[in-house]
Amino acid sequence: MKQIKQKSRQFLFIPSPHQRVVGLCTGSPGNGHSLKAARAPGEFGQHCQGCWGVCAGPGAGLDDPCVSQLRIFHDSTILYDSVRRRRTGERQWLPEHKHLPDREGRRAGEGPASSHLIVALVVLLDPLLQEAEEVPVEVDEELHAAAGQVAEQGDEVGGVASSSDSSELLRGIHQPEQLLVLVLVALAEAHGTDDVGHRHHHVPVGLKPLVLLHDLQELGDQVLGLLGDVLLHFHYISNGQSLAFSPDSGEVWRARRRLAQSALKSFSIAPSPTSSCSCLLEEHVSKEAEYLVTKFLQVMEEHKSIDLNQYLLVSVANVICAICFGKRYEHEDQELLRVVDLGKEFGEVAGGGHPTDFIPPLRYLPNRTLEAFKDINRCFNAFVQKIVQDHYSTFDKGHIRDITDSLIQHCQENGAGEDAHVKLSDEKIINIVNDLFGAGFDTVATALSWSLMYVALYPDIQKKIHEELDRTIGRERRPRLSDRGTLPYTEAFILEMFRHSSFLPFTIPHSTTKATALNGYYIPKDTCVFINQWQVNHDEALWKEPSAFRPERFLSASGTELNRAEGEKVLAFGLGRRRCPGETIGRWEIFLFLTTLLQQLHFSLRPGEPVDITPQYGLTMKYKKCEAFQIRQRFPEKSSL
Ligand code: HEM
Repeated sequence: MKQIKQKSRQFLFIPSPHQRVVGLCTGSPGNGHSLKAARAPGEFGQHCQGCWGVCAGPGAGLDDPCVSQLRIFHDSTILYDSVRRRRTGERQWLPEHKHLPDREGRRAGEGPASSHLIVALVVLLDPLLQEAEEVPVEVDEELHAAAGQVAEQGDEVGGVASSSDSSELLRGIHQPEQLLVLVLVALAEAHGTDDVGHRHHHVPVGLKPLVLLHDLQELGDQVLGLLGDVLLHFHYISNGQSLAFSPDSGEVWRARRRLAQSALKSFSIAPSPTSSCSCLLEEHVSKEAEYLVTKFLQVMEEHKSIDLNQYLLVSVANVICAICFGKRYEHEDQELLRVVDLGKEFGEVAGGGHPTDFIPPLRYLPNRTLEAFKDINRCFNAFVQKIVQDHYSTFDKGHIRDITDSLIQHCQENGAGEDAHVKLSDEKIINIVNDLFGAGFDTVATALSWSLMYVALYPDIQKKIHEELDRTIGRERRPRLSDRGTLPYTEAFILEMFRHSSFLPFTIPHSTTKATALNGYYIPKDTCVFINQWQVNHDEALWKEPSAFRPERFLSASGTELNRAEGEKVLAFGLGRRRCPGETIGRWEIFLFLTTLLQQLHFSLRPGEPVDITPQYGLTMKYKKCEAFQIRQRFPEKSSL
């Protein structure tokens, strides 16, 4: 068995491309969280992914650090306003957030004093944080004690932190990242007491689940919009025209989403006119998977080891390129490799959060992360727009080649069809392809990357998949999508991969579009809500030994059938009306890539080499670069198709 390095009792910062500290992530979600480990047990709840934002999932009590950090987000707009107003005597600062009174009629600006201090501190420290690098920081007792003092002192200061208060607190702290830990722990500390912030004052503190699974569905269906208007960096995605990252809701969003779904359907699950494959998706994936088999073996032969991820990314990107642009790239193509890299950088920034999201006035200061993020989006848009322009110049309405063509056709027909009454600009229509392309490769490639890591880590599980493939499909033909339903163990393995890795720990940030009450909790309008998928997938009330990797949990007692009800408990594609529209395609791709690779190849890790599978935080979580993979062909000669 390989040694798996695990981090605990650590805080990890999430670096942006410019190494700016933009958020906080607590160790590995899979092995006990540092915040939990670093605190008295039970003090903050047991299940925490530890990212900024609201976490709403069973077991996520309001005393959970996620929720405390949510309050940085939710209250800081108000609190910063309050700090500023006291200084300048002005009243108006930010839009309506502060005007919604809570149930007890309180308005914004009445939050706990400690939060004022924290917000002031964060503002003060921003320049320092710019220079910080990803450094794991041990949070020792001393730092905790200091954090406690910060919280207390904040309350004593009476609401406004002066620079002398801050400099007092800064004494003895040498690293900026230590300081942010201090600030965040302090905030958690402050909220961990019975003073939970004016907005949530009436909410009982305890380990009680905040929202149950079916309620989340209800919440998703009823009130969830997107927080694009608040999360500043979302404005720069697709020139503010993104489907996934824009605040559009209602008819415009619905019409665009329908367009996306119908275009996806037409160019993936529609029959293939030119091959014996059951559909276009099967044709594209089979071709790419077959290419991967050859490529993996060739790289192994030449270098004796391989880092799988780049190859997986390019192959999966090629599938979505085929669907969106009718185009395939070579694995060495520099343009595509740059776009694939952009995807990674995008995930780091978009997933990491940003101080400007917590403290909007920071947007007026020079901001390298934001500039880098704008650049990422500019390059990505330029790549897609060039292809779109080529499509315009060769467009033939009698021969619709791919999703881009079908969207152009929709523009030219002036939005005819089901949503004809909704006026969409050409830009809003065409930019749908950015979303589909952007969302369609990193997610699937990350799922495949985790799958191959798990089979390499658990040889017995890999053996069972191999046996099932040999027994059911044999070696003479390649897997097909129609084999789904005949390979219960393999499908159980995929479900367990989704559950255990929970590589998309949170959904895209949403906000409540109106105040709502859910499960006895009052959630005000404009509250940022994240669905904490990781937590749902690791809830001890839902799963026996959630940290164990065991595909069998998804099989019937006899072990011969998939337990579908159990499978439906896994949360990977979000919930409600903003649920992922690429779910079917994503699941099918993963099944076909994986079965094609595993039918022919055996994956292992170089013996004696430590492998670190601690997830790195981002929009999708990945393990660190691993070059210890070993691949061999399972049977000596490639069987004929
Ligand atoms: C393993 C594969 C995938 C996973 C785990 C995944 C997961 C997700 C999640 C969690 C969301 C956010 C849902 C929410 O905020 O409530 C999402 C949104 C989205 N996904 Fe996926 N996804 C995958 C593959 C795909 C593919 C292949 C496509 C397109 C070809 C796609 C297109 C989208 C789009 C357009 C949205 C935004 C939807 C909206 O805002 O209305 N996804 N996905």
